[in-house]
Amino acid sequence: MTPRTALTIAGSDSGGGAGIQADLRTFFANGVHGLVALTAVTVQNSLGVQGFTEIPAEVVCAQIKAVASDMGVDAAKTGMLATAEIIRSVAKTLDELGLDFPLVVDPVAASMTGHALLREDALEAIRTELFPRATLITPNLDEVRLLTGVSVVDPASQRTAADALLEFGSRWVLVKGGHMTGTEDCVDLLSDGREYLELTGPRYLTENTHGGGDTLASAITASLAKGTSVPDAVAAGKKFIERCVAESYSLGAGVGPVSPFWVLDR
Ligand SMILES: Nc1ncnc2c1ncn2[C@@H]1O[C@H](COP(=O)(O)OP(=O)(O)OP(=O)(O)O)[C@@H](O)[C@H]1O
Ligand SMILES: Cc1ncc(COP(=O)(O)O)c(N)n1
Repeated sequence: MTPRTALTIAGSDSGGGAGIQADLRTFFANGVHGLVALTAVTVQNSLGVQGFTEIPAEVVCAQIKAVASDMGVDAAKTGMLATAEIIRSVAKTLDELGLDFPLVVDPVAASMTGHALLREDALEAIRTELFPRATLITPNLDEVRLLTGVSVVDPASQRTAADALLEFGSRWVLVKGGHMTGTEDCVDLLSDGREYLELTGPRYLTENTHGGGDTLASAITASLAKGTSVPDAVAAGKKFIERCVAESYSLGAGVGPVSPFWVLDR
């Protein structure tokens, strides 16, 4: 049977733990066919990002149009978008396609090792060009602070942040709590401004969480591609990433990746 399709518009991680590599292995693990529009080639390993080169915006958009016109897109996600020009072109292309599929926007600004993955001013372009077109946005706490000025330290400020982010025009927001300190659990907050759903899971004691944000967003995208509602897709994505963090492994001298290999034993 032909599986559903999910498109990732994102950068390559030479270390294989984040970016399109994380997206494709997550799509595979969740039973959807992965399509790719590559935005940038990063030079990175477990110790960090040494640099990146972006793909010309017209080539990014040509990839999107090529797969959408021939294979069809059931859901899409954006990750590292590199430049404001790529972001504006992707938004225009999505409009030209009619954007009749769910879109998850992960506003990736930097790697977890602190290296910028966006040129200057590009986060602002994600906010203005992509958030209003998004079904769901999935910022981490650093991105929340850059976008809204809100420092999330507890459930009340997580809710304040969700409300501020929804003002930018996405239908849903997931404020990820992986980097919240002083909490025993990992709590992500999902909201559409009416419902506030706390997704609580255990916090595993591991340093190896490279690719965690990408893996969560692409697991959600895979569920959306299958027609699942946003709350159910996010709940399934949270369960998926939890297990991937629990089974993460060391690779290299720095931060190892989260792992979807456990699905092979199911
Ligand atoms: N130690 C952990 N144990 C369990 N779940 C975790 C842990 N760290 C993060 N998570 C979960 O992983 C997902 C990603 O959250 P996080 O806030 O770390 O995003 P991120 O910063 O974009 O990810 P990364 O930069 O690690 O790729 C969330 O669902 C979060 O709750
Ligand atoms: C190509 C690419 N995309 C995204 C990330 C973010 O992942 P992380 O925050 O785990 O470093 C990354 N490091 N590289």
